[in-house]
Amino acid sequence: PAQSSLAGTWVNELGSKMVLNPPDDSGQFTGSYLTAVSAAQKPIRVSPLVGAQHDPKGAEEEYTFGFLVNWSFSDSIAAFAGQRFVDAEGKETLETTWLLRQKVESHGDDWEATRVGRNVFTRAA
Ligand SMILES: O=C(CCCC[C@@H]1SC[C@@H]2NC(=O)N[C@@H]21)Nc1ccc([N+](=O)[O-])cc1
Repeated sequence: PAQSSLAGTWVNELGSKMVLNPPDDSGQFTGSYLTAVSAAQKPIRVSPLVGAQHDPKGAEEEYTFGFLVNWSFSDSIAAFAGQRFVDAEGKETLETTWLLRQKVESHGDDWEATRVGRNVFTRAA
C-alpha cells in the first residue's frame, strides 16, 4: 500500500537521491540530498535539507510540500516546491519545480544568480 508520508528514499530523473525523515505533527521534516549533477567546481557531497508538507496526519494522498537544500559543497541553495501524486497502482510521484540560487560576487551580478527547473521523483527501488 502507498505510504502516506514522504519518509523514505527518493530518486529523480537526474539520478539524484534524497532521504526524507518522517514529518512532525506540524508537517516539518528533515533529510539529506545527494545530487547527481552540479555546476560547482567542487566534489559533490551529501547536503542537508529541511522542508514541510501539508496534511502530515496522512488523511489525503496527494498533498503539496516544499524543501530547501543547503548545499554543503557550494555557496548556493535550492528551493523545491511540489505535489505528491499516487496512481491507480499506488505508485507515487513527486512533481517539483526548483529555484537554484548561487552566491554572486557583486550586487550587479544578482540578475544572473537564479536558475529554475523541474524534477520528478519516484521511490528508490
Ligand atoms: O551546483 C550547485 C549545487 C548542486 C545543485 C544541484 C541542482 S538542484 C536542482 C537540480 N536537481 C538536482 O537533483 N540537482 C540539480 N550549485 C551551483 C554552483 C555553481 C553555480 N554557478 O552558476 O556557477 C550555480 C549553482
